[in-house]
Amino acid sequence: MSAPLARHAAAPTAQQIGRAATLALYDELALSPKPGLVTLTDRGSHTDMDAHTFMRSLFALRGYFVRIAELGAAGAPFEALEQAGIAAEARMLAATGGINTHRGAIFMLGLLCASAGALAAQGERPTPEGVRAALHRHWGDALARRATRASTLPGGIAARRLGLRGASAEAAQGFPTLFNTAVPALRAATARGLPRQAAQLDTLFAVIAALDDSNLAHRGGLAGLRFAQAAARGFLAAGGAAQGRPAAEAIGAAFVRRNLSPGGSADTLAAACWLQRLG
Ligand SMILES: CC(C)(COP(=O)(O)OP(=O)(O)OC[C@H]1O[C@@H](n2cnc3c(N)ncnc32)[C@H](O[C@H]2O[C@H](COP(=O)(O)OP(=O)(O)OP(=O)(O)O)[C@@H](O)[C@H]2O)[C@@H]1O)[C@@H](O)C(=O)NCCC(=O)NCCS
Ligand SMILES: Nc1ncnc2[nH]cnc12
Repeated sequence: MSAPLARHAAAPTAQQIGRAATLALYDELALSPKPGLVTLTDRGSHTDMDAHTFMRSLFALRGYFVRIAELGAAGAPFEALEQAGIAAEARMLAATGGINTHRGAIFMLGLLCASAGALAAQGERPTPEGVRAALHRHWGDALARRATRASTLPGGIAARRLGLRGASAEAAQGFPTLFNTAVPALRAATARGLPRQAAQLDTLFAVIAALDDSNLAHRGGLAGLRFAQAAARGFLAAGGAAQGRPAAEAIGAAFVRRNLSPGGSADTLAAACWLQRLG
């Protein structure tokens, strides 16, 4: 599952856009070590899920990412994307026995696949700049309206209470942490010649340092979020992935002691991997 897609000279099909999303979510799952998060061999801060749970979820979601790229290509209104996302969430929960593995990814990567589908329908390739502009052009107003609704999820509630930018607010602002932090970090690490997983790890830490991750806020309060962000900044300042596994593993152990899991950051890394695969 780890080979990058061949570079497409022409705009990708909905099938290729959706398949890249599934592969990017697998990239994120396979990255190891990864603080507090589930990997192929480690449950991080989670007692209710492991790699098998994530693989079942991924399998259940394959068709969704293709479908939402098709909806984007057809110029569907936001309500149609939302219905597809809600149905995908139900399939994820049925596949995992009620465990939330990919709710954030269904939302974020779903919107990004729809944007790439809209671009592809115009014969355009999904560059980060193009995807960002398409998202804003087609669904920006609806996302801004949607972000004013009160969340019923623990992360969204914590984000609102603490005045943070949770998933809905991040989307309404056009995913600034993805486009301003994750994409440049992954590009720079790749250009420096870092091996693929080392580049992804530095990108994940750059995202943790910058994102108001509502999972961290829900599990650890504001103190937990700030602890994770400071640890990520310290990891990068000390040389990042080039320090070797033990430095990342030590931060992982500190996250597990505090029950911290940066699920929103993991989704943002997956979105950057998806853009890289389609690039
Ligand atoms: C729009 C919704 C996604 C809800 O929005 P809301 O603003 O209420 O959401 P949040 O709670 O802030 O975040 C929802 C998930 O998004 C990820 N996330 C967190 N922070 C951010 C952020 N700042 N920016 C972007 N994304 C973020 C995160 O998902 C990941 O973590 C989950 C696993 O973590 P875990 O710790 O296990 O979480 P819990 O379930 O809370 O359990 P415990 O901690 O108690 O064990 C996993 O989902 C990852 O993906 C947040 O969880 C939305 O729900 C919605 O309306 N969906 C339907 C519509 C839709 O999908 N449409 C798509 C096309 S429009
Ligand atoms: N690998 C992972 N572990 C735990 N929560 C996540 N949310 C998204 N990816 C995750």
